[in-house]
Amino acid sequence: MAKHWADFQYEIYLNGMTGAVPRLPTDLTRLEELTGQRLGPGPVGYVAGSAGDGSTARANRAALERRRIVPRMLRDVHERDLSVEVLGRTLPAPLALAPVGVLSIMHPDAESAAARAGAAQGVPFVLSSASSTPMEQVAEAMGGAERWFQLYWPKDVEVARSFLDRAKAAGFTALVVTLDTPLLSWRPRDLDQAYLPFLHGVGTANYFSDPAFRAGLAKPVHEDPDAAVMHFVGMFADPAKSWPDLAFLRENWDGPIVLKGVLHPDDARLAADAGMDGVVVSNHGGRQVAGAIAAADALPGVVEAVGDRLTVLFDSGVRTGDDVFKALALGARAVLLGRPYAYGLGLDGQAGVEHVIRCLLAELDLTMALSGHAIPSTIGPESLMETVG
Ligand SMILES: Cc1cc2nc3c(=O)[nH]c(=O)nc-3n(C[C@H](O)[C@H](O)[C@H](O)COP(=O)(O)O)c2cc1C
Ligand SMILES: CCCCCCCCCCCCCCC(=O)C(=O)O
Repeated sequence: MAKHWADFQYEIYLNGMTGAVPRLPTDLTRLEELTGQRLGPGPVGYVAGSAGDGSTARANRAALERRRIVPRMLRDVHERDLSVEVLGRTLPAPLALAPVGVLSIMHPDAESAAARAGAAQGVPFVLSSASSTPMEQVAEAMGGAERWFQLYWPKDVEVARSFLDRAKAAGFTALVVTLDTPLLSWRPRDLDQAYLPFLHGVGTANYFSDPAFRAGLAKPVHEDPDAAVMHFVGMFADPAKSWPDLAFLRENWDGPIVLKGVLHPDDARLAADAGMDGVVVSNHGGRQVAGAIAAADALPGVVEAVGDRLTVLFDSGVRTGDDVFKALALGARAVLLGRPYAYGLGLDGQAGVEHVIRCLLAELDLTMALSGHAIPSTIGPESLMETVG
C-alpha cells in the first residue's frame, strides 16, 4: 500500500493530545513573514525578493489562485497513491526540491540539511551550481537518495565539462540546465542593500573546489579570494549561448537533461528537437524577467506543444498542496518547490524542510481525496475552472 501523506494530519492532532503543537506553521504561506522576523534583512531580501517591482512573482500567485478546483464526489478515494514516473524513476509524490543557490545564508547546514530532508522524505533534491557546499559533500550527506544537478552553464568549457564529470561521479542522475539566468536580473531588494553573497565567496563552493576553475587562477583561492570571486563572476554564465550549443551537453551527459526556465511553446519544441528529455516551465519564481508571463499561464501551451515528447515539470509560485494539484491539472508531471523549503531551512534546519515537504504533500493528498482523485493521473484540465479577476 502506498504511503498516505495525509497521515501527517493525524500525527499532528494525536501529538496535540499531549499538548504538543508543530514548531512551524502548517500554512506554508506564513513562512516568509516568520523568516523575515528571525533572519537578517540581507538573506531574507535575497530569498524573498524578485525582479523589478515584484509583479512577476505576484502574477505567479494570481495565476494559480485564479484557477479553482472543481471537486468530484463518490469516487472511492479510500486508497490513494501519489507516486508518479519522472525521467524514468518512480517518485513517491509529484514533488522535487528546486535548485536554490547559496543556502548557507539561511542556515549553516545549508544544502546538506535540505538534501537530507529530501532524502528522508523520498523527494529528489536538485542541487544548484551556486551552492554553498561542494556537490560531493551534498551527495555524501544524501546516501543513495535521488539527486539531480542544476547547471549554470559556465563560459569556460573545461569548467563546464568538469562540473558534468563531477556530478556524474557523485551520483546525480539528471541534469537540470537553467536557461533563464544568463545575466542576473534587476533586483531592487538586493540592490538597495548592495547585497550579493557571491561577491563574498558564498555560494561559490562548486567553483572554488573545481580543478578546472582553479587552473585558471594565478594564485590559490585562499591567497587571493577576490580574484577567485571575479573569475567566478566572469564565467558564471554565458549570454552568447544559443540552441545549437545544447549538443555539447548531450555529448557530455548520458542521463536525462531537463531545460529549466521555458515559457514559450516554441522553445519547448526546440528543446525536444535538440534531444532534451524535459523542461521546467518556470520564470525562476519571478526573479528574472520583471513583467514576464505567470508560469501557470505558460504551462498549458507548453504541455500542448510537447507533452507527448517531453517530461513537463513546473515551478514558480507553488505554496500549497492545492497549488500542486492545479499544476498537475494544467499538465505538469511534477512540481519543483522553491522558496518555501528555503524558509523551512532558515527556521528549523533539516526538520524545517521536512516539515514543509510533509505539510505540502499532506495537503495535496487531502485535496486530491476531497476532490475525488486517488492518483495524480486522473487530474486534468476538467478538474479546474478559471475564474475572472
Ligand atoms: C534564493 C533563491 C535562489 C535560487 N537559486 C537558483 C539556482 O541557483 N538555480 C536555479 O536554477 N534556480 C534558482 N532559483 C529558482 C528556483 O529554482 C525556482 O525556480 C523558484 O524558486 C521557484 O519559485 P518559488 O520560489 O516561487 O517556488 C532560486 C530561487 C531562490 C528563491
Ligand atoms: C561585480 C558585480 C557582478 C554582478 C554579477 C553577478 C554574477 C553572479 C551571479 C550569481 C547568480 C546566482 C543566481 C542564483 C539564483 O538563481 C537566484 O535566483 O538568486
